Parts: sequence; C-alpha cells; structure tokens
Amino acid sequence: MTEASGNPASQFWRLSADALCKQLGCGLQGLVTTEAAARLARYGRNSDAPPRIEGAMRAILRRLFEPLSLILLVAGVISMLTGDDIGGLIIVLILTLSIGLDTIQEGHAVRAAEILRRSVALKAEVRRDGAFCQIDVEEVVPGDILRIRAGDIIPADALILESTAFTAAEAALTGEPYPVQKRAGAAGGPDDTSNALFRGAVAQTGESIALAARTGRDTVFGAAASALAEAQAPSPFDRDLREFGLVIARATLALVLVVLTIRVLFGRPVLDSLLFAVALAVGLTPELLPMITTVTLSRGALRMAGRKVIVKRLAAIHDLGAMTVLCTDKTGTLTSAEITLAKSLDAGGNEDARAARLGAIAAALGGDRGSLDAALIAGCADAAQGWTLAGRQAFDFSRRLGSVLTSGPEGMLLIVKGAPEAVLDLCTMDDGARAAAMARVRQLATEGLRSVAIASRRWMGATREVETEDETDLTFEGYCAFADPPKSTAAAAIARLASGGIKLKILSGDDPVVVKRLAGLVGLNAERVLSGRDIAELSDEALAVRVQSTDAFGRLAPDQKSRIVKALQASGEVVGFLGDGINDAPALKAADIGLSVEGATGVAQAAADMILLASDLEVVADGVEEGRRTFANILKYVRMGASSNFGNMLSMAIASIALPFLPMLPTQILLNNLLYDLSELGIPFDRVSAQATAQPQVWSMSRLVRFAAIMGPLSSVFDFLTFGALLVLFKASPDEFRTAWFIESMATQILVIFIIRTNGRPWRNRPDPVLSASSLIALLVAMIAPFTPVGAWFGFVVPPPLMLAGITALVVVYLACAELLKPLAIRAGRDG
Ligand SMILES: Nc1ncnc2c1ncn2[C@@H]1O[C@H](COP(=O)(O)OP(=O)(O)OP(=O)(O)O)[C@@H](O)[C@H]1O
Ligand SMILES: [Mg+2]
Repeated sequence: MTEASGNPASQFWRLSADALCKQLGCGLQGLVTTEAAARLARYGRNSDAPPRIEGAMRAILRRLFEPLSLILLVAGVISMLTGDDIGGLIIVLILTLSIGLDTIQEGHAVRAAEILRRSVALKAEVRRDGAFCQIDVEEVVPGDILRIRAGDIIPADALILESTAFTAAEAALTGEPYPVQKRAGAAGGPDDTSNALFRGAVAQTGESIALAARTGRDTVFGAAASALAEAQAPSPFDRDLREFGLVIARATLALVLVVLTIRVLFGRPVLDSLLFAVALAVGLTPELLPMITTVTLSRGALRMAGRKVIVKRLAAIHDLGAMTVLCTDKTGTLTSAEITLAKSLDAGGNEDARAARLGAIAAALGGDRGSLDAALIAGCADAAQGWTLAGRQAFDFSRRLGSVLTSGPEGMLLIVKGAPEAVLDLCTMDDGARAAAMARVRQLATEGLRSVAIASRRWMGATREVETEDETDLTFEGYCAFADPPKSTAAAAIARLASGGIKLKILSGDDPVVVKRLAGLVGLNAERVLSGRDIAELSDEALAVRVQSTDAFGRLAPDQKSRIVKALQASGEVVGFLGDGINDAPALKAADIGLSVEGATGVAQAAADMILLASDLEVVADGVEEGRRTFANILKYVRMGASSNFGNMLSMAIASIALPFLPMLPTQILLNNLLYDLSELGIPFDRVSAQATAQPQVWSMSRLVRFAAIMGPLSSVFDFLTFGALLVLFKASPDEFRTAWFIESMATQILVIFIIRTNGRPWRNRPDPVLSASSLIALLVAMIAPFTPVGAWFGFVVPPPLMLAGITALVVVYLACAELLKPLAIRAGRDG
C-alpha cells in the first residue's frame, strides 16, 4: 500500500504512536472539546461530500438555468423590448411564481427529510475530555482516540494503540476476502498495515483503541468503495419514473419542433410561434415529476418518522410498500432484546452456579455487545472480580464460539463459550455423553430456553494470544439457559402483516428447536424448520422452491441469511430484511429493503435503508401502511400527467396547426400550467382508500401505459368536441375561442383528480380538505380570471352565457365519461 504523494504523513502506519502524535500535535489521552472543535474547523467534517442540503438561492438558480426557463426568460425580455410590455412582464412573472412555488415546496420537505436522515447517522466512540463518549461519525477529527468494537464501521484512518482479538474486514477496500488481524506495533515494512485501521472497513471481532490520523476525504480509500458508501442501484420504481419522464420529454421535443417548423413555414410570426412552442413545452414536460416524487416521498418520510421509522433512502418507501416477504432475525424483534439467564446447569444437568459464573467471567472480560453476554453479566454481576484478561479468541458467527484466557483464583483458565454443538465438539467426552448433552439442550429448548455451552481447560505455559488450535481437549462445564419469550405484541403484528399481504420468515442463528417453538408461538408455520446444514446441501433452484413453504430457519451463518433473501427474490418476491447484528449485514444489503433498529451495530445500520426507532413489528406494519399511502399519492400525479394534462397539450399542438389563429396565447398556456401545478399542491396530503393500501403496491409501467392509452385519448376527444362546438355552433371569435377553451381545459384538468384519486366511486372516499382546497382555489382563479381586468392583460374576453353553458355541459359529460372508463383504465393488466 504505497502512495503516490510520498508524503510521510500519508503513510501513518510507518510511524510510532509518539511520532504520529507529534505530527498531529496531540497526545495519547484524547482531545478536549474545544480542541476538537478547532480541529473540526481546520480539517473539515469526516465525510466525503459537502452537506447535501442546498440553499434556497442555489435551488432557484438551478431551476432558472433549466433550458425551458431560460428560453422563456429570453423570450419574455424580447417581447418587452419589441413593445409587448404586458405579455413579456406576465411571462417573467409567471416564471418567477412557478420557480418560487417549486423551491418552497421542495425546500421544506426535502430539508426536513434530510435532517431526519442525519438524526440516525452513525456514531463513533471517542475519548473526549478524558472519557469515552458517542459522537457523530462526521465529527471525528485527526488526533481523536477511538474505541472500536466488533460490528462498528471504522470511522477514520487510525493507528492502533491497543487491541484484543481484533480483526477487520477490508474486503470493500482492498478486495481481501477474509478478515485480517490487526494489532499494535511497528509495521514490518511499507506494505505492512497490520497496525493500521482504514475508514470504511468493518470491525469484525474484538476491540481496539486507536489514534485517528486522517479523516474524510484525506483517508486512504475515501468512502467510495467502503461499507459507508451509500450509492445504491436505483430501484425499478426510480428507473421507470425517470424513463417515463424521458419518454414524455422526447415526445414533447418532437411535437414542439413540428409545431414550430410548420407554423414558421406557413409564414406565421416567428417570435409568437417560438413563444407558443415553448409555452407548450412547459405545459407538456413533466418537469414537475421528479420534484413531485421527491416532495411526496419526503413528506412520506416525515409521516413515517412520526410512526418511528426513519428513512435513509427515499425510494425505499415505495419498496417497503411493495414488500411481499419480511425476513427477520429473532432476538429483539420477535422476542424482547433483553434476554435473561434462567438456569445454570452442570454437565450432568443439575442446577449449579459454576457454568453461569464462568460464562459471566468470559462475557465481562471478553464479551461482545450482544444480548447473550449482557444477560450473562447481569445474571452474575461480580463474577469477574479477581480475574484478569490474558488473551482472547473473539466470538465468531461462523464457528459460533469464542474463548477467553483469564488468570484468577483458579490459576490460568481458558473459558470457551458458544453454541452447544460447536462447544461439545471440542470437549473430551464419548459420543454417548455428547448425545445425552445435546438431548438436554433440546429438552431445554422445548421449555422455551435457549442454551449456551461452557467449557474450560487449565492453561499451562506462558500467556499469549489464544489460537483456535488451543480450543481442544476441553472439559465440559455445563449450560447457561436463557429465557427469550416472544413479545406479547408479536403474534398480532404478524397477523396484521399477513392480512396486508406480507409473509414473515424467521432467519435465525439460533438452534432450530428454539426457532421452531417460537414460530409456533407467534402463529407461523412451525411444521418444518430448515437449518443451515440443510440449506448448504440445496442448489439455488431447490432452495428457491423450499423457501416458499418454509417460515422458520435456524443455525444460519451470516451468508446463508443473504442466500435465503436472494432465493426469495429469485422466486419473484420483494424481500425486506430486519436485523441488528453484524451477522445480519450481508442479508440487509441483499434485501430490497433493509430495516435495522436504532442502537444496532454500525454495519447493520449502514446497510439498512430505514432505521426503526423501536424494534417492533408493529412499527414495520405502520411503516408499510405509510409506504403504500405515499406510493398511492405519487401514482395520482403520474396518472394526472398521463391523462388530462398531456391530452390537453396534445390537442393544443394539433389545433395550432389546423387553426388559422393560436388556440391559446403563450401567456395563457403558462397561466394554465401554473394554476394546474397549484391545484396539485394538495396531493401529498391526500387520504388514500383502505383498499389502495391493503396489499403490496408494485409499480408497473405497463399499467401506467394502459391508463394513459385510455384516459389520454378520452381527454383529446372532448377537446375536439369543444373546438367543434366553439367554431361551428357558437361561431366564436379567436379571443372567445381562447377564453372558452382555457376555461374548459382548466376545469377538465383540475377536476379529473377527484375521479383519478380513487379506484372506487369518488363519493365513497372523500379527498383530504387540503387537496380539495388547492384544487378548488386554482379552479376558482381560472374561472374568474376572464371576468376581471387582469384577465384582459392575458387576452381574455367575457364569453357569451350560452357559450359558457355549452362548455359547462361538455365538462360534466367529460367527467362522467372519465368515471365510466376508469375501471377499464385501472384494471390490472396481465402483469398482475
Ligand atoms: N456472545 C456469545 N457467546 C456465546 N455464544 C454465542 C454468543 N452470541 C451468539 N452465540 C451463539 O451463536 C448462536 C447464533 O447467534 P445469534 O443467536 O445471536 O444469531 P442470530 O441469527 O442473530 O439470532 P437471533 O435470531 O436470535 O437474533 C447463538 O444461538 C448462540 O448459540
Ligand atoms: Mg441477532
């Protein structure tokens, strides 16, 4: 690992701790708060990108410099210069209003969602003012003393000062597939980094104290490739929405060019035609779509926060609503996070405190942050008094055991603790005794107790780090049995998820017998439990079949959890995974929606899309409901855009070629567009029918196309009926034509939301007052504009009463037809 710069500071692993301290101008006792603040100002935040929150000014400029806005602005100025003061002024004014409207809408919701996201940002443990405390990872500075434990993501490049049984997984950084040992001491050569930690790697086992050398973008790898990297492949929903926007944008461009060319060829005024074409483009482009989805998703995120779900990746809200299977680990979600020590048994199965005492010594001196070790310590609080740690082999999820070398009243003792079958394999005992011991474990499991086996060996010889080879010829000491009863709310929450079309599966590392019993208690199918060993023998295809009919899995290794997730995905499910451990991280990454809980290990939180503030399935069920609701509201916009709005602009383009005069003036089109946008403001607040959130909601492009293919032409048919009536029946003048059509077009575009917003009859599911207000106010403004002096600036005239009556009738008939055709348009296609 040599570096191009050659700057010695960049190869901090070649320095001694003292030399590095000197270079960083700090000591080995950690920083005081004031010094840390000064360093934060000097070195910057410990992150890769500047804060993503965009200022209002920037947001406005970004919108102003979009091509259409620019053309409009230029056109407006030209109009003013060539004598059309009012027309030009109106264009600039409307442009200002639209940009302001967008900025305010987007700014608030998006900023609020971003702040929420940050509230669950990763923490790092640093020594400040003499004591270890948790701070935001972004506030770590060079010179900080870090404490890093299994499951943490390493917050900064750092030099190890002390470590016990510490390994780090650097696969994402270096490609090295296995966790590597890290310990203090001088580097063996320029490429030896066994004394260095790199930001973004994952602490796999053990614990270490290290001196932060470099942070943020100064780190060797940056975070691009690391476990911190947040870039995720866009979901199908993301991708389709973008594609949908692009298709419309292309169609718009083509249409506008055709209109412009034809009009210019026919000798119509160029500036007028250009303005008309641009206004048309403004009306047509779903320029609002990305903004609207972001705003709606952000608002969804805010509502979900109110229900204890913090969203880290906005598009995951849709994925949560689409989820069909939720996989979860056991402890902390189905059972309470605080398990308790229920029994301590000797090797013969008799009550005896020794096993618990040895277990507590091991847990206190060299345990992890898991619930088992916490329960052991709580069960036997002062067991470790008089014992000191001499060496350690950290708990490992694939071996399912760990050991501690300790010296105390009994001399030097190696204590091994882990899953019974793993520990018993290392003990000196005959097969009969081993079978009897396993039978006892099974007996305990049927009583609802999960057990951990304790074994020991006298340690002869010198003190040194424990190797796995040392864990042989052990004496079986006995069992610690833990009560881990299901949460009282679990069964009801599972039933609620099931009625919402979400199947639950338990993916646990615990004993299949324990898992089976729990599955039965919470109402899952407990007939068949697959174990890690069963799965190892199945091909991917066979597994994809078996996972469908199995609800409970036990003794899974971490990579088997993700294998099951992938098998479910392969059989067409949208899979969520809920977990909090370092052993859950691969599955969290593989799942469509990763859910973790506040206080979970760093890797689990980093891999998750959402963080639950309370580890409870009820919270997931609430989140799913919000997710589906948010998706249903986004669909309303998309449907609106795909039906009336698009249809109207299309008719306008055709009319502009066919008619000898402009069917609508550019300023009128812009006003039309502004009012339409205004009417949609209330959509994110809208209610959603129970029916729309009852089942998983999967985004389907083909269903949208079907919808547009029916509702779009319907709208155009009525536009042409309107044109016909105005020209033939009412012999309208150009000004009357434009005014009447403006009214018709506004009324149909705005009112159709009340039909589209629900799959059932409109009167069955009443809109939210905010939506009614935004729609009706926009409509009212459009209706009275022609009758006011301001209307005259836009070129409106007061249409004769008979013409108004005719228009009203057409609007009513259109709405009735839309309601009648709706079932056809929204009927689920063949795709489901
Ligand atoms: N700290 C520990 N000390 C000893 N044994 C442990 C420890 N942690 C886990 N084990 C053993 O490893 C097994 C798997 O770990 P664990 O139960 O935490 O996996 P999991 O998949 O997270 O399970 P759960 O579904 O209960 O959360 C446990 O059943 C236990 O036998
Ligand atoms: Mg767990």
